[in-house]
Amino acid sequence: MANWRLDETLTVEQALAAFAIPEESGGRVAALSISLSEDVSSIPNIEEYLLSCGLQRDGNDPFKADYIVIGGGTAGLAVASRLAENDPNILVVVVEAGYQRDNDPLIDVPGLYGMSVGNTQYDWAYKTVPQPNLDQREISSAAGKVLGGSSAINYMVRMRASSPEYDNWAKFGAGWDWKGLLPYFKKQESYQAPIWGTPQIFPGITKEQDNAARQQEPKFRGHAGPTSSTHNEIYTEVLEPTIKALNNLKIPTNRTPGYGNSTGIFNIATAVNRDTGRRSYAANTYRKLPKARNLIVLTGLCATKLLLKTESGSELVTGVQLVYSNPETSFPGSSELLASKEVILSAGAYNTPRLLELSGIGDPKVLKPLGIDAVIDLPGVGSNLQEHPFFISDFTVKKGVFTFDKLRIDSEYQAAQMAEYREKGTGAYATTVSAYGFITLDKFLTTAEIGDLKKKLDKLINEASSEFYKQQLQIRKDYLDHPGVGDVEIIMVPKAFATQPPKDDTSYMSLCTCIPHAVARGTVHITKNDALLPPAIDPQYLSNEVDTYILTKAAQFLRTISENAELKSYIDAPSSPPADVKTYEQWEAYVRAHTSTVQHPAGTAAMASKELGGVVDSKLLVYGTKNLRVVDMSIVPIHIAAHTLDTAYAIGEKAFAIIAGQDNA
Ligand SMILES: Cc1cc2nc3c(=O)[nH]c(=O)nc-3n(C[C@H](O)[C@H](O)[C@H](O)COP(=O)(O)OP(=O)(O)OC[C@H]3O[C@@H](n4cnc5c(N)ncnc54)[C@H](O)[C@@H]3O)c2cc1C
Repeated sequence: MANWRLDETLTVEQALAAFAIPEESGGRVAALSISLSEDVSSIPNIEEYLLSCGLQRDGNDPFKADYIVIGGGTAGLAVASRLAENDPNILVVVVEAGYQRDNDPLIDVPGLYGMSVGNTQYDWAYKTVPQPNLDQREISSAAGKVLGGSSAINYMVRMRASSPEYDNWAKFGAGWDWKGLLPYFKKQESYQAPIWGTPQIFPGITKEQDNAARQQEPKFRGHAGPTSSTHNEIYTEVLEPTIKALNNLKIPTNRTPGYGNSTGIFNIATAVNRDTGRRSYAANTYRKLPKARNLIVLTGLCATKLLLKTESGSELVTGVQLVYSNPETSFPGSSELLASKEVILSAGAYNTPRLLELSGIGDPKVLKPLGIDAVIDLPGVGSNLQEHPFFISDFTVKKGVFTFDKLRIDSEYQAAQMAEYREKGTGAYATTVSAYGFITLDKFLTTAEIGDLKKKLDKLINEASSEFYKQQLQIRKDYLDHPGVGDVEIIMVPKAFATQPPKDDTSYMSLCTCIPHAVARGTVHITKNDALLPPAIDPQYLSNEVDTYILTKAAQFLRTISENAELKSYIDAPSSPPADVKTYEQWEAYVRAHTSTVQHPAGTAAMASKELGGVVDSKLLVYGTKNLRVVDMSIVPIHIAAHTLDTAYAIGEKAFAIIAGQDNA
């Protein structure tokens, strides 16, 4: 699959040179600023490194903090910064395996999105185990390994799911419904609405609808949060006809996807600060919040084990074991960091279960064969993995139609866009993808087909291997009758995306689809008692008839969209899949050969009762522990029809409120 990149003409070296960003001057008072250079050659060992980062200790005593947050990613920096901001008298220490990369074009320049993905200086760059139902392919599974986590490498679109989807979370954890999360969606963002009279307002929206949206805005959107939520400023020539084609196909434009109903097609918000033109992510927003010097961020350090002590029948997590995470310049040995209050595990949906298992928290059937004693018997750890399978189709467009392939085809345009970005922070390089939508199955399946899917779901419900899965399947089935919950995602990417290599002098557009409520449940488990080995990730993509049928028919529907009268005159021909892929069987084979992921893993340390197989309770405390919380996408009990950045921030914000006793839900 192609990278998610606006411009694929640049090598990493060229991009770094073309967009070298000067140091920001001024700005907000920084938290205790650590020198986070990767050059540690003059530092002899890990303990000296910790001292150089600002940690203190008495003599040879262990280093201590009040709160340790493992993972300086999306949710981790949100919860850590809020804790430090709230109480200047406590010390919060974040341990992040990646490095801080301020002013790095591969992160900061929106138009270079995707360029850091797969690069191990930014990304854990995992792969799944071979997927039997995807022609035995190993699917690239990205996860940010850099300060800011996945918010530093993602594609910068921001959204929330529909309210019933969060309301269903509350069936597994009290207070985690739409009402209980909305304050935290608002608290994280500084939102700027699309401007009437510009292409930011997509076709299909009336002035009255726009006015109504503005009046309702204070109820649903935040305007004083740390992270920017804005809209693109330039749009290509295929945008308008695509939206009109979707409207023709009874998919309305939605002006207010953040207000509790995210169905329809919409101009998605972006995590771009329009004043600077740069990516707005956890490391250049949340990390800078605390005014007191009580937040220490350690980078390049990998947490390898939680330190546990049994105390009156449950486990007290006393701290964490750390190693320097760069194998090439590795310091010898490890060090311990102790926590007087809590350890917060925020290492993401792949690495959180990994660290729990390495620490003896998990399923004895997984741990025992690896020689690890299950200190806490929690079979839910690393199970319930849910992902968003993703399929892309490409079309060549007629000569002269403007898409972002112009950056590849027209070197003068490319140079002008680079110059504009360097000078003003605007233009194509300040742009990400705009047109996203979630649709119900009745837009492309008959009532009989949906009825058949319901029967298949009933069968799965009857055969479900656990009560937790059975309840999730029932929710999934109920979504089929809910007009306000999307079953399938549609994305329009205005450039070549699946066709590799794209033809010279040819412009493309891509239509993509994803199934957000896949029935498949996978696993992520360690395979050895070795903290530096990647886990085995097995999402079980398309392992059942329901997911396969929906994704295949959704993929076929992409071609129907391209053939709609509104769009047809812009399109030259299907490119991937080619026009001779026609029958259901051909489509299914093509889908199996090309499906990948949108990179939204969730659910691997799920919030649910212990009896159901949950790992954390509604306060995010790990069962069997007094003071270990999980705060990241792992806690999601059942997946949502949304890109997950805003939800991860909301999890971080709500976790802080819970810990500080400020959560009123
Ligand atoms: C390539 C990509 C594109 C995406 N695009 C979008 C998008 O456009 N819009 C959207 O809404 N969502 C998108 N997502 C999803 C979204 O970004 C994530 O769901 C979300 O950021 C996850 O947040 P998190 O806090 O759970 O984990 P993360 O942000 O990944 O944070 C986990 C952190 O823990 C660190 N860590 C892990 N293990 C250890 C350890 N042992 N010791 C120390 N540190 C450790 C990691 O290095 C990382 O920094 C994308 C994700 C990816 C990977």
